[in-house]
Amino acid sequence: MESFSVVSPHLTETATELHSVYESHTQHVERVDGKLVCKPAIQTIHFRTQKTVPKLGLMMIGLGGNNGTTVTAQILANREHVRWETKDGPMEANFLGSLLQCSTSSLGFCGEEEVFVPFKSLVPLVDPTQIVVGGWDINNMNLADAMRRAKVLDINLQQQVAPMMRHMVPLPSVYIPDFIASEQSERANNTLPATLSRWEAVEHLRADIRNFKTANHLDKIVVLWTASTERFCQETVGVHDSADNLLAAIHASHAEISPSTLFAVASILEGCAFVNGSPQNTLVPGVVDLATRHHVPIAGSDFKTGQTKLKSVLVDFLISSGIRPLSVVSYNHLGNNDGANLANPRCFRSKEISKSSVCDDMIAGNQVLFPEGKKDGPDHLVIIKYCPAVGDSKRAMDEYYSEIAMGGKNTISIHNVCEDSLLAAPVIIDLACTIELFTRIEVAAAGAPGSALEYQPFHPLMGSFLGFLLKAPLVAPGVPLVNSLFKQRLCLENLLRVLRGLEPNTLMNLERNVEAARHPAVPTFAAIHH
Ligand SMILES: NC(=O)c1ccc[n+]([C@@H]2O[C@H](COP(=O)([O-])OP(=O)(O)OC[C@H]3O[C@@H](n4cnc5c(N)ncnc54)[C@H](O)[C@@H]3O)[C@@H](O)[C@H]2O)c1
Ligand SMILES: O=P([O-])([O-])O[C@@H]1[C@@H](O)[C@H](O)[C@@H](O)[C@H](O)[C@@H]1O
Repeated sequence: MESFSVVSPHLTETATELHSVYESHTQHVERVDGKLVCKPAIQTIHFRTQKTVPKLGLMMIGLGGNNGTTVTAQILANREHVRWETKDGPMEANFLGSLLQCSTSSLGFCGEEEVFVPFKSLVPLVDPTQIVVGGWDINNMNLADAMRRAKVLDINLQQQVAPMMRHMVPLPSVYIPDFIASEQSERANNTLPATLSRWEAVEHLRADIRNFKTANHLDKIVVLWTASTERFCQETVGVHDSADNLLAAIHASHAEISPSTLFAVASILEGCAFVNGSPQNTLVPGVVDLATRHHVPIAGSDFKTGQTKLKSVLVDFLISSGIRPLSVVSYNHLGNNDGANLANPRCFRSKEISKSSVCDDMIAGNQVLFPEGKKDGPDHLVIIKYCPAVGDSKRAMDEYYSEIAMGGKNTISIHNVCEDSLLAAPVIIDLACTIELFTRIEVAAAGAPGSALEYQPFHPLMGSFLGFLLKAPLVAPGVPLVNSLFKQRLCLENLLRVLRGLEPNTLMNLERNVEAARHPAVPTFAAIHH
């Protein structure tokens, strides 16, 4: 597909930076004498984006798991242009399922032709085939054998990438049995000494990060949790509520500081962006406070991959159409180690919370259907069962039962076979590449005429741009949380467009509709049915 340049007064491009200016037009809403009054709110915002793409390392916690091995194999197979025989004929490595790598954005019209460009071409992004992968696991199996254990990828593909993975052995990790299912202890042969204090563990992980960066001549590292789902930690004032209290609690080896929070703290202290791909409450307020202090972006929680991704479309379709969902029942069974871990009630509860929150914004946004908000909302059930027979090929069955016009009912039943790790791997790669971009962006709100611009990084919680990739995105204070999938996609797309000096996509195509109004023409038969 063609490359493009932007010639605009809104964009100044140097060899190393994109400087774009965006005039944000929204409205300010007030209640005056019980009435809503809207007034224009215009703010000029300046963006400064570093164009230089770093040599990026991705250190995954849970490297030896289904997701970790699949991401590693996908990156290597794409880098080496691996092709393999399948029963359906030859297959070649790809990044299908990646928003950045496999979707597009409309630039506008060249005459009558609407021009689309790859999403990834909007701004400079890391090439995922160049990502250097490493990380930790409580199990010491090399990645070639762990990939075989995962039973995710075709064996012919495995045979080609295994030689590139056999030398990769996860680093020993922090293992606190109380936070995950007890059965996981059977894997735990690659753990840091239990005699280490929690602070000594943090320092050990920090050294791991520094060593990985040095050994691979990296410019940056993203640390990403794709290890087993933990139970929620018991958040406590004086322990988890501020950076100083959290650091003090770690020094005191407080029992309610989880392994995932230790990894988040180690990453932030090493200046590395951190992503929580599981549903537990890793990113406690103390972690957010620390990330703010160190200007390090963090993201979470819980990759949005299959059943929940579809739910954030279907519930949006129903509610946006003025149809009232009465019940949303999401059942699935899966047979991988994640499923085994989620059989533990406390770990399942973490997942139930994240999977159950995905309709909240859509319900809150429609008081016509739900005058009392969530209280009026649909019955929402989440059921997950462990069934070894199906392995990573999760079977999701959903029923959407809704009220339609004049007392009618509508039932939508879905049977969705999700190859869980093949859906998660491209999402993980998108999260790594997107949060790396966020480390290169600074923003400034124009002040008084002639005053100097004060550029600063975004708030570390960029979840308002990551809802397409996460089930329960954590957002900066005061920023709305949006789960509706295509609102989230447009939100991220428009951010990247504005960074490049392009206009956000309003989807209205007003100019062309006005032109059509000014010069009404009878469309050709072909045009009607194009
Ligand atoms: N579609 C998806 O696969 C999907 C979607 C959303 C979230 N997730 C979450 O991603 C995580 C990984 O999923 P998976 O299918 O790869 O699971 P998995 O069980 O195959 O892999 C998890 C790995 O983490 C390791 N581990 C456990 N505790 C650890 C610790 N303290 N430090 C380092 N390693 C540790 C385990 O040994 C295992 O190898 C799970 O929490 C799951 O809920 C998965
Ligand atoms: O497909 P999705 O709902 O986004 O996410 C998946 C859940 O459906 C599944 O139950 C769970 O085991 C996986 O870890 C993942 O969370």
